[in-house]
Amino acid sequence: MSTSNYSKELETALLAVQRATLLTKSVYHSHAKGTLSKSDSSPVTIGDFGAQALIISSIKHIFPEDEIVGEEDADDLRKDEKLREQVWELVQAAKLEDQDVEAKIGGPVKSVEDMLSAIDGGRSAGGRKGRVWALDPIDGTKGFLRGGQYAVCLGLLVDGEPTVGVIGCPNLPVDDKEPLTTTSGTNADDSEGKGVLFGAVKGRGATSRPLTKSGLAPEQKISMKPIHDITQATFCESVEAGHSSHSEAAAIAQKLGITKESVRMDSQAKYGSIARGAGDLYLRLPVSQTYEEKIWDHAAGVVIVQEAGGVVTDAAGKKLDFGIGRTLKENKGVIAAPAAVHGRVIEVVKEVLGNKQT
Ligand SMILES: Nc1ncnc2c1ncn2[C@@H]1O[C@H](COP(=O)(O)OS(=O)(=O)O)[C@@H](OP(=O)(O)O)[C@H]1O
Ligand SMILES: [Mg+2]
Ligand SMILES: [Mg+2]
Ligand SMILES: [Mg+2]
Repeated sequence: MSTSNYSKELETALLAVQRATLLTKSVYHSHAKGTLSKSDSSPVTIGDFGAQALIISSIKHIFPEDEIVGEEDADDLRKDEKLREQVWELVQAAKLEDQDVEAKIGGPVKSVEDMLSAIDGGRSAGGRKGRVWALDPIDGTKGFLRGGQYAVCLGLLVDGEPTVGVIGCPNLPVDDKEPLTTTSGTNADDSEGKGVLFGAVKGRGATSRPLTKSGLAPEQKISMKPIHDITQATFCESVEAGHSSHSEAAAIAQKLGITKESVRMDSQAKYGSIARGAGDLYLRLPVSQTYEEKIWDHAAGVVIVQEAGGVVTDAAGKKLDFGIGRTLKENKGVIAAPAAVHGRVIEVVKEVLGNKQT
């Protein structure tokens, strides 16, 4: 077991994610997002490919021995020259303003071939042993396309345990205390006062800071809001009813006595939002018996919520197992809540899901 405090890993991840958000923001504001449909019919854009290239290239530069599980691969870009050129332009343009800071994460990607091999560097099968990064270059691609919330997410698993987590949310407010409202997921332009970078290391707490175009802004500690009365809680869920059951979440909320309408938002912005106390609970209720949650959709968020005083389990109350491979195949659903109320929420989830969970 390493005695590292993971400060180098955290700094690298924060800067690499910050740089990638410069790229995703430029795509967010352009009309041509170069959208393709993947084999599971979910969308991917030039922003997803570009952000994956930048982040993996940084990790490979600083930690060449580490494994990386990234959502995307370069197959489509190798086949399509026009798309490849579009991504290459974006990757070249996305630079942190201060050259010394840029150099800390390996400087620019040097060639088209380096870009493609960086993207393909995310093909690791994952597993229980050693250091594995889990990367979602754009989480909430559908939100990204519709002008909602999205996030650039990077987690480090050490022997299967989520240990470092970083999430960049260009469209969330900088102010940790700005409470979520039902429009937080849709009212999402990245204007002045928006853009936050969350970070956490296991055992060392969680922080937020404004996203910048260069070096890291000063951080502040974040923590979940203590819940004195669960009926007053705000819960978040997916926008897509195909990703999380809205009707079961509503039934759970009702049984808990929650009266506020849910906040629907795409991506791990949900984890960041509850970790900073802008919301309270994240409910993700499985809609399909066969879908396996991906490790890159949760690794970073789990560290950030746990370090902010929360507990994250699946819908049956079981710990999420990140050590099996690219998916959480032993888990169904995700429930994140402050430690003091997580047990109560799981009781109610079990009542509502009943024998569906066995
Ligand atoms: N069937 C099904 N069930 C559960 N989850 C699924 C499913 N299909 C896809 N996905 C993953 O959901 C990721 C985004 O989900 P979110 O809940 O964060 O956002 S939202 O559903 O778009 O509102 C999304 O991440 P990205 O692909 O990075 O956007 C997917 O990995
Ligand atoms: Mg995702
Ligand atoms: Mg993604
Ligand atoms: Mg995707």
